[in-house]
Amino acid sequence: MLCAAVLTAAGSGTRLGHALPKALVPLAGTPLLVHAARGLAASGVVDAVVVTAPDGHLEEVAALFPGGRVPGSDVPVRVVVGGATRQASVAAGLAALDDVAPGCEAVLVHDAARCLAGPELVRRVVAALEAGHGAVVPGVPVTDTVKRVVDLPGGGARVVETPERSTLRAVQTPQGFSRELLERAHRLGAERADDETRAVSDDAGLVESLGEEVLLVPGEAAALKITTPADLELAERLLSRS
Ligand SMILES: Nc1ccn([C@@H]2O[C@H](COP(=O)(O)OP(=O)(O)OP(=O)(O)O)[C@@H](O)[C@H]2O)c(=O)n1
Ligand SMILES: C[C@](O)(CO)[C@H](O)COP(=O)(O)O
Repeated sequence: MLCAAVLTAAGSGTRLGHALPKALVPLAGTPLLVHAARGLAASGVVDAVVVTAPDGHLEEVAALFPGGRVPGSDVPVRVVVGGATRQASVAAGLAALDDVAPGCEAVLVHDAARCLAGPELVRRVVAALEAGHGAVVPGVPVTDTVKRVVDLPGGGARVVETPERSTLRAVQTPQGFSRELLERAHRLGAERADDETRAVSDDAGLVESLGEEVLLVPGEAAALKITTPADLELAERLLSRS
């Protein structure tokens, strides 16, 4: 089964507050995006990668992949400009799949922000696709008690519900899909893609809205998302221990 990955890297990283777009921020001297691409390539089950670059940074991002390959591998890379939301960026990546992996049947969607996701996690997701599942997300149990709330007009919020914690999972990337299903989900959800208030925060959400089944497989602590400076410090520590 030919499998390509869309690696989202077009975000600005507002919450990280760095001068560079988040995917270009160095972790132990190497941009987050390159760590993430290496993790995909090291799995041995990803045949090609499409990277979504921040607008205005196309050439800078392409230069991170000399010869159009993930460094240290033969995996080809195509770089495209991302969109205004993550959903729009993934759609832009999907539109370029045939440039680098014509006829691929399976697609992973991965965040450069989850730069330390390991090869075993990638293989676990792809194995579930090979076993016939159309949509696969990795997830980890939630340790906090989570409340559903509604905002109050004067500020603050009112608790509406406490979902049973054992039924909750915090989901990660890479998420895996049959290409046909993911492209259909993005086509049908396209009118939300450019509106940050309506765009979905993950691709499985679009597939769920079609009423299709999404399989959950175990995630891993290393696949944390770099969102704030504290996450970056944690990732530095994790990397120095590995
Ligand atoms: N328009 C966008 C927004 C996000 N992303 C990517 O989606 C992933 C998850 O997004 P997030 O962690 O929220 O990144 P940012 O949007 O950059 O962060 P912030 O919300 O703090 O600005 C990241 O790899 C990011 O580069 C993208 O490709 N295109
Ligand atoms: C796709 C994702 O990483 C799964 O947890 C997450 O939803 C991305 O969300 P963000 O708001 O774009 O960081």
